[in-house]
This record gives sequence, C-alpha cells and structure tokens, in this order.
Amino acid sequence: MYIVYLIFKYDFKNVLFLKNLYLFRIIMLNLRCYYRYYCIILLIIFLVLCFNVYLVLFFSRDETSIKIAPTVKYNATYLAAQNILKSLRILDKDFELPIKTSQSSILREINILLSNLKLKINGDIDLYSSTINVINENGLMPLYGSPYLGSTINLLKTSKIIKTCYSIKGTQLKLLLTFENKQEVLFKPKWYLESEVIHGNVYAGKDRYNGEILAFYISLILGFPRVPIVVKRILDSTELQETATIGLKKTMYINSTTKETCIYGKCYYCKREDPICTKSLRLEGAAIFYLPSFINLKQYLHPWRRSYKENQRTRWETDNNFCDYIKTNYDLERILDFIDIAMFDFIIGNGDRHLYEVMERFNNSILLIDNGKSFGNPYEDNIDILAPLYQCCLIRQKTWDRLKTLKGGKFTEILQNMLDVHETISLITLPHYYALERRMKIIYASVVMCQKKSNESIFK
Ligand SMILES: Nc1ncnc2c1ncn2[C@@H]1O[C@H](COP(=O)(O)OP(=O)(O)OP(=O)(O)O)[C@@H](O)[C@H]1O
Ligand SMILES: [Mn+2]
Repeated sequence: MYIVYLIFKYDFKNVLFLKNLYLFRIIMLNLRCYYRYYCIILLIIFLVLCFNVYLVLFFSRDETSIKIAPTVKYNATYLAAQNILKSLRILDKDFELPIKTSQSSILREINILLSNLKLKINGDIDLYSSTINVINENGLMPLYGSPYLGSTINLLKTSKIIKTCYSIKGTQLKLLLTFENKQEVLFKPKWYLESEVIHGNVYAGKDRYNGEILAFYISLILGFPRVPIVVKRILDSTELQETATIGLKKTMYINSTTKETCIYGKCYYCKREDPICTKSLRLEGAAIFYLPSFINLKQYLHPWRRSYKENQRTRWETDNNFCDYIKTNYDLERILDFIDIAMFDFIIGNGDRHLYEVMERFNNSILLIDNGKSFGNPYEDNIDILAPLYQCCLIRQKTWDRLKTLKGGKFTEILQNMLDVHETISLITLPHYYALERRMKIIYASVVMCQKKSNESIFK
C-alpha cells in the first residue's frame, strides 16, 4: 500500500528504493501519465486479490487440510463425511479451550495415572502377578492405573530374555520372548522410521511398532484400559543368537557384508527375501505383555470390517441403515464398545480392526489387541473408521465426558507427559501430534452432528 501511495505522489525516487524492482521501474517511467492510473488500479485489484487468497489460506489452514481417503467417495459414508466436515467448520470455539485440572475429576484421575506410571515398587513383589491380578471386566487395569504400572513397564524393558522363538499367531512377523520367570511378551519389530509416511489404502504396509506403544498410552488417556502393556525394547544380536530356538534359527542368518543378524520368521506374510535385520547390531521393536491363558481370549469378526478387496464393498460401506441390522444382532453394550473402539481407531489411524477380541473369563469384555496398523499417515483422516459412531449415532456418556475433558490441547499434552516417563518423544513426530488433535475435533464434530439430527438423546 505504501508503494501505491508513493506512485500516486509521483515520488518515484522513494518507490524505487526497492532496487530489485528494475522491471517495474522501467515500465513505470515509460508509461504515459494516463496509463499510470490504469496500472495503479490493476495493482490495487491484484493486491486485494492476494490479500483474499491469504485470508482464505490462513483461516482454513487446519480443517481444510484434512484429506479424506479416496475410497470414501464411492460409498455410503461419503455424505456422512461431508456432513461431519460441515459440522467441523461451525464447531463451537469452546471445543478449543482447555479445562483446568482443578475443575475436572477426570483430569485429577489422569494425574494419579501419571504418578503410577513412575517407578514406585522396588521390593521383591511379583510384578507380573500383580499386573494380572488387577484384570477384571472393566479392563486390564483401573482407569488411574495401578501402583505396579511403572515398575512393570521398567521390568518389561529390562528383564533378561531366556528364549526367543517366532510366534505363529496372526499373519505378520512376530517374536515370542520368554523371561526368566516364564512371563512371555510378543515382540513386533520396527520396520519403518517413525517419520515415514505410509501411503496407499488404510491398512497398507506392515505393523508400526511405535503405533503399538502409542496406542497403549492413548487407550489409557481415553479411558479404555484395554490394551496390554506395551514398551519399546531393544534386542541386541548376541542376545538374539544366544536365545533363539532351533526353529527360529532356521529362519535367521547373518548378512555377510553388513554382519547384521536377519530374521524372516514363519508366518503368512513371512518371506526369506523380506527379513527384518538388526541395525548396528540392535533390533528395536514393541514388546507386548502376553496375557495369561486363563482369561480365555476369543476372537470374533468385527461387523464393520473391510472387504480387503479393492473393488468389493461390504454392507456397512453401502447401506446407510447398517446400524439397524447391528441393533438386531448385538446388545447395546457391545454396540457402545464398537463405537468406543471406532473413536480410538480413528484417532490412532487404524483402519484394520477386522477382528475384535474378548476375555471370556471376564464376562466377554472387549480388548484392544493388535494396534499395529496405526500412525501410518498423519496427513490423511479416514473418516469411515468412525462409521459405527455416525451410523448408530450413540456414544457412552462417560466416553463423551472424557473426550470433552481432553479438549484444547490437553490430550496431546498428557500424552507427551506420559511418554516422557518411560519412552522418548522420538516415538511420535509433530505431524502425528497435530493429527491427534485434529481427529479429536472431527469426533466432537461428529457427535455434535449426531446430536442435531437425533430426536432422542444419543448419550448412553
Ligand atoms: N498381548 C497378547 N496377549 C495374548 N494374546 C495375544 C496378545 N497379542 C496378540 N495375541 C494373540 O495373537 C493374535 C495375533 O496377534 P496380532 O493380531 O497382533 O497379529 P497380526 O499379525 O497383526 O494378526 P492379523 O494378521 O490378524 O492382523 C491375536 O489375535 C491374539 O489372539
Ligand atoms: Mn494385524
């Protein structure tokens, strides 16, 4: 605007203090007086347009940066996704304001959880039995954790391994480690850097070890203590060589040029030409507390599972009234479980919940096992993971109360504080932090949308 003002004043000396505007200077000096006015008007129009474009980009930088997965466009969830985004654009600004800890019993409870994450028990108490003893139908531990939590996490990171074999469960490469006291852990190796973006469909790629660890902490924050304890663990190649069973050794070799130990294991997707190898003689991964057999884990097909075939749609993808069918086949509590899980999966970006697992021993209460297909792409939000929520338009009151408590950045602030205790911040990159907050807002918008369109209360 200052330049325009100077031109009006014919004060070219001052205008041309911008030495690099040579072209502009030549044009202006060669223009006749009446052309100058056209030029000035055009310049003003141009500046106003630039300012408008800047305003649009500035105000839409958060929400419109959401990329909806292309598959959504061809199915019944397309309309729902559009409505959710519409609801997001007019979401009450109150959802951006954090709540003070002193004003919320949920935040105070999370503070107790945080303190329980720290090391507390140093005596010779059997931490693994203590971890098992707190399991009941409300989950794998109380919402505030257990006083043994921090010490158990520490033990899982440091216990001496006496046996390493491959696990035949599931379809991806996994190791089963046994500690001296016979406690077992599942080990999912690190295939990708934390910063790697997984492209393709929502279930593309291999398991993300960091996704398993982050899912454990996020489940605690969201009030679903249903993920077995997961820690980052580093195995060294000597340890691997010394503890490997004969069976595992048959699928292991040392790369003659790099001297790194490579393992290809035995599983549906395991291939000799696609092994996992140590890096600088270390193998990083997620160590998952193996649940005792007495809980009687049972697997069922998830009703909102995908077809896993490019051109084949499942019923929930094409039928807007799919929830009516669900309501006749599942009781309300189970439907509310599916909705809790959908929100959890949407937040972590897991679109691969093809099975759900329950503890038969504890009233068939649901667990959140296998969260490895999460944290793949922080730039894409797969709104169709939320289908159970927006197709049924129901949510547990206590889940909604907790989600609202985590607004205004509290969610990722708590996550960061939790990771600081036993893990490093390097487990999660900044774009993923932004994705977590953005997806939380999409959930608020979905619930608000449901509230507006339902005649009865959606809170159960
Ligand atoms: N912590 C655990 N405690 C007990 N059993 C477990 C645990 N984690 C996994 N399992 C069992 O192992 C099975 C396979 O684990 P997981 O689903 O993580 O592997 P996966 O290779 O990703 O399988 P899929 O190909 O089905 O996705 C589970 O379905 C469950 O029955
Ligand atoms: Mn899996």
